[in-house]
Amino acid sequence: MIAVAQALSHIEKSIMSNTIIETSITEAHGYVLAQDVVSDIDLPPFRQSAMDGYAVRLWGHEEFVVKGEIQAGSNMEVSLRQGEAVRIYTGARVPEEANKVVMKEHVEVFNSSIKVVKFQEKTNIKTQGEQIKRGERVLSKGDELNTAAISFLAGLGVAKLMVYKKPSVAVLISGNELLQPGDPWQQAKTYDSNSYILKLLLQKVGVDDISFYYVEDDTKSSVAMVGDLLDDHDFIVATGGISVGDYDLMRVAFQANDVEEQFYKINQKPGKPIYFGLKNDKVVFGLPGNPAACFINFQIYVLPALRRFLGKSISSFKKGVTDQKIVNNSGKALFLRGECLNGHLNVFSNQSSSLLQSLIQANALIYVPEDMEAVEIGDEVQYVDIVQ
Ligand SMILES: Nc1nc2c(c(=O)[nH]1)N[C@H]1C(S)=C(S)[C@@H](COP(=O)(O)OP(=O)(O)OC[C@H]3O[C@@H](n4cnc5c(N)ncnc54)[C@H](O)[C@@H]3O)O[C@H]1N2
Ligand code: MOO
Repeated sequence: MIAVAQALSHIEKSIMSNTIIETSITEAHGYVLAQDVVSDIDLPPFRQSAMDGYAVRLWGHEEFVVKGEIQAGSNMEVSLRQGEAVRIYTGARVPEEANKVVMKEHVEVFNSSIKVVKFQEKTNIKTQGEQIKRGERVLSKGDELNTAAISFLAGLGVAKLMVYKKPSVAVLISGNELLQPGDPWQQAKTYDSNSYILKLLLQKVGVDDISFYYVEDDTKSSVAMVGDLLDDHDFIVATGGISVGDYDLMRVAFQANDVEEQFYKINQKPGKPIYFGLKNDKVVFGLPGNPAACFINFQIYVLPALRRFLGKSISSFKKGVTDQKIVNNSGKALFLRGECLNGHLNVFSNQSSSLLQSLIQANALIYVPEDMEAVEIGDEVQYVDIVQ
């Protein structure tokens, strides 16, 4: 049995994002860049009108003869002499000689001329390369491709990107006792909640290749199933069957498939039974079947592992002040469900490891190290934000 801090640092050291793939910008959302991106163009690529109105060359004139119009996207060359204007639209290329776009609201329109009726200071012309210049770095290796990043890159005409591969994840649910929601209730059976925990949290961290497998508590089928999953997936995240009962067969199945055990059991409550193993570059987690323990261990251990694989940074524990006295005479580290509001932590009363309900309102897991026997009201404690 190892300590929480050891387990976390072991995971961090043994997983990295080492597979780089090329992806099209249409598929790139949620990936992390494995390259710096440099702009091939100026943005805007030309002097651009910021308003609908009239491009003019102002030399103390108030009245202008209007020479046609320039729409957005039009490459029409218009040369403006003194006293001339051209009707122009937002986003259109401004003629070279023009030094101002007068908003249409600021002019009076006659048949073929206009009169400026309100003086405006602003030019309403975006200069070439105002946002970014050709050759400048737009984004760096390690940056996450969120919606704004993707749309900015699209605006620069970028079509392909080198990114860190996302893992293909197999979720393995074990237990003869399990029923699926919608199945008629049967005596002594248990509805499967953990596949929902795992599916939704995996999606939340940006994994989209998720497959679900169900296995009975039987050695032969568990060994064969794990063998198949190791062939086809980067991660196996199993739940249930990881404790010490005669029908807890996940560890046996991992061993039989030559997965190298990195640790088994962490000195913590809840979620002590947890397995972490590696087979070459394949990552294997065995999480406890008790739903809250499964949920909490996923947050504390599996999420950082996935973030490492994806090339994302791992968020460290935060610090807050507890509003309750906490007593810990278990000799184990505790992860307590609670709520963090403005840096103040309110620890919930029910902490049972089979109870998911107390996680519904929770946004923080308060960490009490194994050697901390008491935390007084107002003491500083560490916590982890819960991903919901
Ligand atoms: N002799 C000991 N027994 C147990 C120990 C121990 O140290 N010594 N540890 C306990 C702790 S702590 C936990 S946590 C559980 C973990 O058990 P397993 O991971 O082997 O899980 P199961 O036995 O398969 O199931 C436990 C519990 O959770 C329910 N379950 C399982 N899968 C699901 C699912 N997909 N959705 C909802 N609920 C699920 C299952 O029906 C059981 O009630 O071991 C203790 N035992
Ligand atoms: O690891 Mo268990 O979660 O305490 O029931």
